[in-house]
Parts: sequence; structure tokens; C-alpha cells
Amino acid sequence: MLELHAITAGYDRRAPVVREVSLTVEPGEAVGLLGPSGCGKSTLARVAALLHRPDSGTLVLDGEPVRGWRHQAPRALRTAIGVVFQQPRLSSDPRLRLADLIAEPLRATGRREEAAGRVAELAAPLGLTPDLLRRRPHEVSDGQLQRACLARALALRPRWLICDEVTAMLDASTTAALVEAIEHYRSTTGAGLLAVGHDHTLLRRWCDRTVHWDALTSSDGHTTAALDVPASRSAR
Ligand SMILES: Nc1ncnc2c1ncn2[C@@H]1O[C@H](COP(=O)(O)OP(=O)(O)OP(=O)(O)O)[C@@H](O)[C@H]1O
Repeated sequence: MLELHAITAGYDRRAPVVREVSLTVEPGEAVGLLGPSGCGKSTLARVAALLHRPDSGTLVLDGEPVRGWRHQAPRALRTAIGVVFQQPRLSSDPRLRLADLIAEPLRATGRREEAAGRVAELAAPLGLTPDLLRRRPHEVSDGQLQRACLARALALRPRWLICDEVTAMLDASTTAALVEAIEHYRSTTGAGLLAVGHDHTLLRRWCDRTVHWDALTSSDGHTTAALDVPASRSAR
């Protein structure tokens, strides 16, 4: 289970943007996190992805409380989480060909020999042809680059996937391809998903459950308790 307990986080300790927010994702579950722009969804997602240390609160991953973020996070925990962001160009090394970009996590963890096979396995269902895999980021479209970023996030077969607005700015067919690839991965591996976004229709259709940021925050603007809003697939 991925458990965020009473997380307070932000960029200035005197004015945190996330206040005592709690949220859980079960193994195999897809949870959609909805909320207005600037409310703190990405910040919370980055805490869950071990990329942003919270000011207070606890993240528990598969029963293990997390004690270090970013480079201080143990490798076993870092590799358990795959992350995809909204803007693929900000999260890709412009010098790398797409094949090398996808293989980055394997190289970084000393599994270079698995790279060719794993890249081929990930690329084909995402429509990344050998020609595209030889190109660098500036030679492909945003949608093609985002597909490569998703493949990179799946390279180490993470148990948890954090998707932060991954389909914003993409057309309908690329959105459908990305969602289908994530759902295929989730259904075949039992991985859990936290998907952050604005698109109520997409997240309600995609996820087992959606959580509204507003429901996490009391009327005085301070977060007091978590409230998950179940939305069974059959009800939609
Ligand atoms: N690196 C940063 N330094 C300072 N403030 C930041 C930083 N990143 C985000 N913020 C601020 O923190 C607040 C929450 O930002 P965050 O990106 O978490 O919101 P969000 O809900 O994901 O927004 P959006 O839906 O527009 O992506 C915003 O007011 C934002 O301006």
C-alpha cells in the first residue's frame, strides 16, 4: 500500500501549500486526484514519488516508512516507483536518443545488459518504432516523447506509478494510447496508480476511485482530514 499520512509540504515552511493531507492507494488500485490549478496536487505527487521531502507527515510504502527523499531515498524504494510528468521535455535529457532515454533507469541501476530487450518490449505497444527510437527529443513530437517517458517510467517494473497530468496538452489518440498502456501495465503487474489531473471525465473513466482536493480542505482553508470519494466504474 502507498500511504500518505498528514502530509504538510511546500516551498516555504511558513506557508506550506499542502497541509495535513492523507491519501492511500492500494496495490492494483487506480486513484485519480482532481483539483484546481495551483492547489498542491503536483507537490503531493512529488512527495509520493520521493522527489520532495515533506515538512511533516509520513509516507509509508509497502509497510515501510520512508525516511529519505531524492538521492537520500534507498534505491529499493526509488525503483519501486515510476513517475511521469506533464511536460516530457523538462524531464528528458535532450542529448539522449529515445532508446537511451527509456533505458536510463536500467543503466543507472547497473542492468545495462537488459536494456535492448526491455526497450524493445516497452516501445512496440506504445507505437515507438525503431526509427523513432533512434531520434533525439527535439526530433519527435510531444506525444511521442511522452510515450518514451512512460516507457522509461515502466522500465524497472515499478509497483507504484505516479502520473502527474500526463495527458495534458496531448491529443485524444495519444491520450488513449497512454492510458491503455498504463492500464495494461497495471492489470498485468498489479501495480497501483496515482493519477493527478484536471480532467474529471478522463480520470473518472480511467480510475477506480477519484479524490477531490477540495474535499481534503476545510472551509477555513486548512486541511483537516482526508476524504476519499469512491466512484465505482459501474456508477459512471
Ligand atoms: N518550486 C516551487 N517553488 C515555489 N513555489 C512553488 C514551486 N512549485 C510550485 N509552487 C507553488 O506551489 C503551489 C502548488 O503548486 P502545485 O504545482 O503543487 O499545484 P497543482 O495543483 O499541481 O497545480 P496545476 O494543476 O496547475 O499543475 C502553487 O501556488 C505554486 O505556485
